[in-house]
Amino acid sequence: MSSQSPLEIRPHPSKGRGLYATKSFSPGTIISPFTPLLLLPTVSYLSSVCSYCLRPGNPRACSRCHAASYCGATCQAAAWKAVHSRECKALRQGIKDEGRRRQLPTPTRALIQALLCGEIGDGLKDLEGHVLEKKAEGDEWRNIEMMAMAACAFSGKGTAEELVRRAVEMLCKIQNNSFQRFDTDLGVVGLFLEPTLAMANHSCIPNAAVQFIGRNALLVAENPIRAGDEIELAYTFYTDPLFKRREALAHYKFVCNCLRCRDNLNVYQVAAISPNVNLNSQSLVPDVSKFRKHPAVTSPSKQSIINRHSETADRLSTALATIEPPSERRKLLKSEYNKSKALVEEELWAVTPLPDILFRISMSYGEEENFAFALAVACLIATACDPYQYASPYHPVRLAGLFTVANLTTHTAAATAFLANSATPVSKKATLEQKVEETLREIDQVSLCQMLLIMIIKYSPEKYGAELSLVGKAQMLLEDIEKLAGREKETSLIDEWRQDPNSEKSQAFFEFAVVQQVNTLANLGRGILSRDFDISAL
Ligand SMILES: C[S@@+](CC[C@H](N)C(=O)[O-])C[C@H]1O[C@@H](n2cnc3c(N)ncnc32)[C@H](O)[C@@H]1O
Repeated sequence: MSSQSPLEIRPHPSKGRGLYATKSFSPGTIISPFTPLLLLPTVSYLSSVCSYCLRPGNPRACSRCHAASYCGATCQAAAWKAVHSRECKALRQGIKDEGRRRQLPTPTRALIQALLCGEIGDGLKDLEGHVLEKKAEGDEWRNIEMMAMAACAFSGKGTAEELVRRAVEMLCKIQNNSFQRFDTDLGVVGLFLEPTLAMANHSCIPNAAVQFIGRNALLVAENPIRAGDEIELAYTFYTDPLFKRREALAHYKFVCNCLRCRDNLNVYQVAAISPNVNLNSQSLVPDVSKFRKHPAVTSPSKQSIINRHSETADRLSTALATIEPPSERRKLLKSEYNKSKALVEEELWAVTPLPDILFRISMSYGEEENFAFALAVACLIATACDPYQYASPYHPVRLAGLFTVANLTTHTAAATAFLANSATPVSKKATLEQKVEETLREIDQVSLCQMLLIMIIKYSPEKYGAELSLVGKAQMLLEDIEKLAGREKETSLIDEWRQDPNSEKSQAFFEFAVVQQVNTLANLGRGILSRDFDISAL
């Protein structure tokens, strides 16, 4: 790397090499962008994301191999030049059966590229693959050998012993150094590998994170980073309990020895010690003492509930997203919600898998076009799950949560305006539906939406902001709102808050227009869950 580089690779006393900052970075800033050495869609997204830029859409398949699809001529031409001219030929020659060709596992396809493109093979040379450790493991090793043999055959280079040995080595390196290429709407859509970024070691309390924009990755500071600090990323799902993280890290052949693992800290305890907590003064949890003094930080009984639950909880099956019809999905969600009842009763909303269950409940209300209930549950997630799972207000999951709330208010605001004339006062015996309706009537939903969108843009990485799909969507909605007539008073208050968010007046306005309203809706969300999902209450 050049002397101007913000990063340098140095030996680490116990982790091989590590990636170190050469200057300081504040949270939310981009440390460096990275262009991939390897970037491929996973098998299930082969026909729904572009094989070159990995953006979702309706890409057209390569007419020769049908095993790669592109969003347009530019990506197709770039991919052809970079790798596909060689890969395409190999795939066509390697196997005649079109169906099987599409099913090649992603690592095998990545290996084919590495075998055929000298520059990719060279880029992998210095990476750690833990070949010997993997060789000692029966099943995993047999799998690796089979994939390596297949890749050698597909590449048309034959299966001579020496070539297969090299292929096995490359495959181990690909597995040990790739990132899951994440898309905010779709989840994990591909594999990304870049040799410098691959030098970053793991911590369960990372100080940086990777975000993807099209082909590229951005390394973004999560915590304040000083010159000389090691850059650490989470290789696992950050919110997973200890046993799940250990299971995932075993593939990388090390046992994590970070503070979170050593003391088995729960998410609330991690959030409480995060150097990011103070950044929350302009978030949905502006009272930062709520992080430091959350009962789960000090209460042994709450900690033991979390521990007991974490030992048995499994991540919610992804099948849930595809289960039809909606009534079946609702049944399954109900059962999952009740499995986490101990957490609900103690208000431990941020403990896995509760946030995921709530997210799917909110989505299912949205699919039923019950936007008011979807919004109330989304507000609960944005106030009681996301901030404690991710203490940084810059975290992409938090920003996505704000966007969900903002987006749902565009539906509920329209419905509220439509119903405004027919509104009748709500009696003490009002149903939850009536209470939510009444609450929404009292909220300036347009200003709430506008302020949430401004927060999303403010907390997103600046230079590449517009390229991030979330920011692009937020900007479009914001432009629509700014065109609305008759909002001079609100606009002037919001502008004042935007320019000087720390003034007393702005803080009071933010507290009233955003924090209080979102919390009121979140409380209704609690009631909705209890009425519609708690089996004992039915
Ligand atoms: C993606 S590489 C990171 C760069 C690596 N340290 C190197 O020198 O090539 C992943 C490997 O780094 C090591 N590693 C990463 N994080 C670690 C940690 N927290 N503790 C011990 N080893 C770690 C493990 O050997 C792991 O397989």
